[in-house]
Amino acid sequence: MAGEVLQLRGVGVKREGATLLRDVTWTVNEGERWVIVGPNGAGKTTLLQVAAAMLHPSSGSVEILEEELGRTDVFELRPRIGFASSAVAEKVPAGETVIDLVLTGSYAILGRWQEEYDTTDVSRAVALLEALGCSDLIRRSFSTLSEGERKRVQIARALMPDPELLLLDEPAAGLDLGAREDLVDRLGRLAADPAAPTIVMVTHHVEEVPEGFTHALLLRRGELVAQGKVDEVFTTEHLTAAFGVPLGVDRQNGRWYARTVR
Ligand SMILES: Nc1ncnc2c1ncn2[C@@H]1O[C@H](COP(=O)(O)OP(=O)(O)OP(=O)(O)O)[C@@H](O)[C@H]1O
Repeated sequence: MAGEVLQLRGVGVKREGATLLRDVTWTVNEGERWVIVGPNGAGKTTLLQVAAAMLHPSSGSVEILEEELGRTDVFELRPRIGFASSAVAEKVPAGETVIDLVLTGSYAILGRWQEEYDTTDVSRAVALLEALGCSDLIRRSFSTLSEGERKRVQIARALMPDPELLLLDEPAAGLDLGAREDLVDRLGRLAADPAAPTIVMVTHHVEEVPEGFTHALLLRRGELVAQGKVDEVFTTEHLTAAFGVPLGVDRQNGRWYARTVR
């Protein structure tokens, strides 16, 4: 597949009288690595849910992997998308083992029932867990894992169906500094892999943007502040507008840093 992986035109989302997104027009092309950044309540998760075919917009049009939302079977579309978010993690059935959680990612379902998995599936799940440094967790119950371990297992699960689009909602949230740096490093390696899917990641912090991410979209109060190449978007002007505080921004060795300036 070549070309556009996501195409949103004039997308708005309203819930219970509140406007969560307003007039978002956004294109993601194959192979790009995007980060969505903005303050609390900006609409980042809402936008990612639209991109994951989990939420239908109130207005505008959405094409995901060349399928138009509203005219396609989302149950066929969702396994083509890897989606890791705390909203998914919260729904993991009690007692679900790590290996089963990753295997069920093949079908974008939660809770193993009567699906058949062959040895190729199991080998792939084990290889993904190994690549994310989780090989010792395979037989553990997901609910007993630390936050950092959960985040890495969720990414392995999201990669399980060999998705064309990988969506990560705040993958580093709640991690200590060492675990964050480990995860950012792994995501940087994934971003550098030409065989990896197109990636869109949500974060509050420019410090969590891995090396190799190519594009950024800034949101504030449901509206676009800026979008485009990451070094054109992460400017003092744009970040200050997005977060509503005067921010200085710096880049060192491919990573970004922001702080308030007075
Ligand atoms: N069902 C709903 N009804 C009304 N408002 C909602 C509903 N769901 C979400 N919101 C509001 O929409 C806004 C955007 O929420 P969203 O979770 O997309 O933001 P976010 O940028 O991901 O925030 P955070 O960084 O805090 O996770 C928030 O102000 C939230 O309170």
